[in-house]
Parts: sequence; structure tokens; C-alpha cells
Amino acid sequence: MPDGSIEMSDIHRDGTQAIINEEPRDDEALLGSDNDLEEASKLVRGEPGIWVWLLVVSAGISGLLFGYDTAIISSALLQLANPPESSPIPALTVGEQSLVTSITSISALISSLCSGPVSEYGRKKAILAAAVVFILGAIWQSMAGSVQSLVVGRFIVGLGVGAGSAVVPMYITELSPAHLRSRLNTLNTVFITLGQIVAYLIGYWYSRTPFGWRPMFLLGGLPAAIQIVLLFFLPESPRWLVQRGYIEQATSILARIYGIKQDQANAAERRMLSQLIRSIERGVRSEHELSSTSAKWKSLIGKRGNRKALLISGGLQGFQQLCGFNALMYFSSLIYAMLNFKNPTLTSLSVAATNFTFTLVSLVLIPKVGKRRLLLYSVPMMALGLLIAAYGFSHLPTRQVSSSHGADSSKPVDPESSFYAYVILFSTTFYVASYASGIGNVPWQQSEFFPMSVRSLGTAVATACNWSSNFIIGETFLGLMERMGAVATFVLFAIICTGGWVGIYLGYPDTEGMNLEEIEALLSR
Ligand SMILES: O[C@H]1[C@H](O)[C@@H](O)[C@H](O)[C@@H](O)[C@H]1O
Repeated sequence: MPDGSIEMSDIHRDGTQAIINEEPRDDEALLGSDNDLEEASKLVRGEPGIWVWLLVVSAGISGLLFGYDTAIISSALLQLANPPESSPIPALTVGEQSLVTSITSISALISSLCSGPVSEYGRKKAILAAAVVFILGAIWQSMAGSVQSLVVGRFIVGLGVGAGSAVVPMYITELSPAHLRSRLNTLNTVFITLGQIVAYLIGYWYSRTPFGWRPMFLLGGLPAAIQIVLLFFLPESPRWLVQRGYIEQATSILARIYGIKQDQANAAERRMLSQLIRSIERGVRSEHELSSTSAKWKSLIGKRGNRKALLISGGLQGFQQLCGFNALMYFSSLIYAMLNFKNPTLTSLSVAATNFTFTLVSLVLIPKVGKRRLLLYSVPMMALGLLIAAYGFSHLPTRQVSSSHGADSSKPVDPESSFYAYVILFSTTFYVASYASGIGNVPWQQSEFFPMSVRSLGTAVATACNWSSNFIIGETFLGLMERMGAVATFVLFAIICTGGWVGIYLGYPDTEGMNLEEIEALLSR
């Protein structure tokens, strides 16, 4: 070859075994000059093309559904707790309401764990399976004729939520160029938070329609149907393809991601592609022995780098939920009703809107500031917001904050307590903004910590940490408020934030701009 670069056909392999058995070649002998390398790195730092954005948006529909399905339940419950006389489902008791809400976290926990083995068959297949489950769940919930079938419908939809929440960030991580990985992953969280806003708006829209909960649930199936169509155009993860030996397909997908026309590629471009493929190959080669699930578990827990990856990602996922954000998300209308706000539903829409807006802010900040620094700056602000809210609660009459029955409109509002109610509104909004800027989305970027051999399993376990902590908060928050009071509950969350900050300071590495293979090397040290 005239310029010393390699042809695509040179890097084509016919199966995993061939990759594994092949001796590493001397890259330098095959690749071009230093000038080529400089050009190649400029290419790597370019803006993502429209194809990459479309790809992430199509995959991100799972995030939209995650947000929609976890948030729509609060509007649906308002109706299901006060049904019209002709309703086949009697008014849900408090216990049933909590079961219908928490069953989704339980099934999300189960399916996030199962998503590991399923995504070994292909990331796209796993996303497709989640989309089918979303549609099934939407139809089932909307047609429910009894409490039991409602619970089954919520269970089904939770299976989609859990699988989508584990697989989509992994898929995005595996196909993103290193310098765009954080940004593209944050886009998935933008979709989650957008789904939550859409759910509040649709919930509000149907709130006065008799049996409005049926269309509320059914509408969740629509984006999933669109996603199934889009999936035909989505490529498979290039890293998964390399692992399976489909080098040619992986190369052409990487070429599209980096905006390279393969038939017209210059030396620098060909060089960059071959380097990418070969560094992925090396990762696959080094861990090829992990074919069984038990060997993967052994490696995940036994190997230093993997164990660290699991601790960081699982710990961060647990912290994301235990810091109490979803308690505010799920029960904000109740809290604001206790504070005598006129329209608690609108005030809680402000929680979702702040969450969405500041996730957008972090989309801009992450590439500039980096994930580690963003977490270190934003978590103390969350603690501050919580402490100010606790201070506000401490000035309100105890009866007002421990009642679970909402606003007492017959009681004249004492102007001093209304001042503190505003202190609480502003401090919780400040807390939500700080949450959304960092811990609200960074944990979902967990897949980057795991090497290919244990990536799906590690991602699944870390995601399960999220859903189990989500369940704990959903189940205990109101009890904590009743038993310990709002002041102690908010102080407790502030203490959790402080502990989380220390954990991040000590253990969360700065991986900004590193490729996945460099992160693997960093954690194995
Ligand atoms: O990252 C998301 C996002 O922050 C959502 O708003 C929240 O409800 C989820 O629990 C979380 O995982």
C-alpha cells in the first residue's frame, strides 16, 4: 500500500476465535506518519454528525419512557383514589396505592439484573425487547379492570423501565467517541426528565376526564412503537460487534460515527479507524475466557479493576436515590399541600421543570467542567438546600408538616409561616437544580468503568443498586416524615449527601476525554 496504511480488508476477521488467537501486530509498522496521527486526532475531536445525534435520540426514547412511566402514576393515582361510581375498580386504599407505585421499582430491579445476559445477545435486541414490553405494559394498564390487573400492568411496564435504564446508557457509551461520551449520555437523562414533564402535563390534561387514567397509561405505548420502527435504522454497538468477530461491520459503523466515508478515506482516517478497532480487539482478547456467567461474576468481584468499577458505579447509583430526590418528585404535591400552597400540582410541576432545565445545563457543563468536578461542586449545594429547607420546616407548626392529608384550606394562613413555606419552596428548588446538574445524571454513565468482558453484568448490577434504593426511598419517605418529622428527615438527607460527597472525593476518578480502554487501565492500577 502506497502510504503504509492498511486496507479495511486487512482488519477483517471471521470470528471471535480468530481475533483471540491472532498475535498482536505492530501498529506502528502498519500505520502512517506522525502528521497522519495529528490529523486523525483532530478528526476524533470533531462535533458529532447528525447521524450520531439521531442515533442517540432514537435510543433515548427508552429514557423518555422511563421518565414518563415513573411519573404518570402520581396523576393516575389521583383519579384511581377517587373513581366515579361506574368504575370497575373501587377506590384504591393507601396500601394499594403504594403497591401500584412500588411494584414498578421492584420489576425494574428484576429486569435490570436480567438485562445483563439479554444484552449479551446484542444491545439492539435488548432495546427492542424493552420497547415491546413498554407497549404491552401500556395496553395492559389502560385496560385494567381490577386492582390486581393494574398491579400486573405496572409490573410489566417496570420490566421495560429497568431493562431500558440499563441497556441504553451502555449502548450510547459503547458507540460514542471518547470526547462526546459524557454529553451523549447526558442526553439520555435529558430524555428521562423530559418524559417526567410530559407525564405531568398529560396527567394534568386528563385530570378532569372520567377514566382519564386509561389514556394516560396508553399514551406510554406510542413512543415505544415509534422506537421499534427507528430500531431498524439503528446500528449495533461496534464494541459488541468486535467481541463477536464482526470486524467489517464494526469498522463501517465506526466510520459513520466519525463521519468518514470509507471508500474515500484518507490515510489519517484509515489509521484512526484501525487504531480504534485494534484497541477494542485488545480488550476482547485479554478477557476472552469469560464465557460463563459464573466466570463473569468471579471476575466482576474478584478482579481489582472490576471491583473498583462496581463500587464506584453501584455506590453512585445508590447515592443518586438515597439523597432523596425522588421523594420530592413523587410526593412534592403532598409536601406543598402541607405548606398550604394553592396549586400543589403546579408547584410540583416546578420540580420536574427545574430537574429538566438543569439537566440541560449539565449537558453544557459536563464537557467543560468534567463529571468529577461537577459532582464535587453540586453535591454540597444539595446538602445546603436540604438544610435550609429543614430550617424552614423548623419554623412551621408541627401539625402542619406531619399531616399526610395535605392543605387545610379552612385554616387562615399565618403570614410568618407562609414566609417559611416560600423558604422551603426556594430551597427545595435549589436542591433540585443542584441534583440535576450532577448526581441526577452522572451515575447513568456507569458503563464506561467496566471492561467489555463484564460490562453488561456490571452495568446491570449497578442499575439494580439504583432501583433497590429507589424502592427503599419510595417506601420509607412518608413514614420518616410522620415518625421523625420533616426537619429530621431533611437533615438526614443532608447527612447522606455529605457522606456521598466524601465517597466521590475519595473514589470517583476523572475520566473525561479518556477512551474506554484507557479507563480500564486506570482502574486496574
Ligand atoms: O437520572 C434520573 C433522573 O434524575 C430522574 O429525574 C429521576 O427520577 C430518576 O430516578 C433518576 O434516575
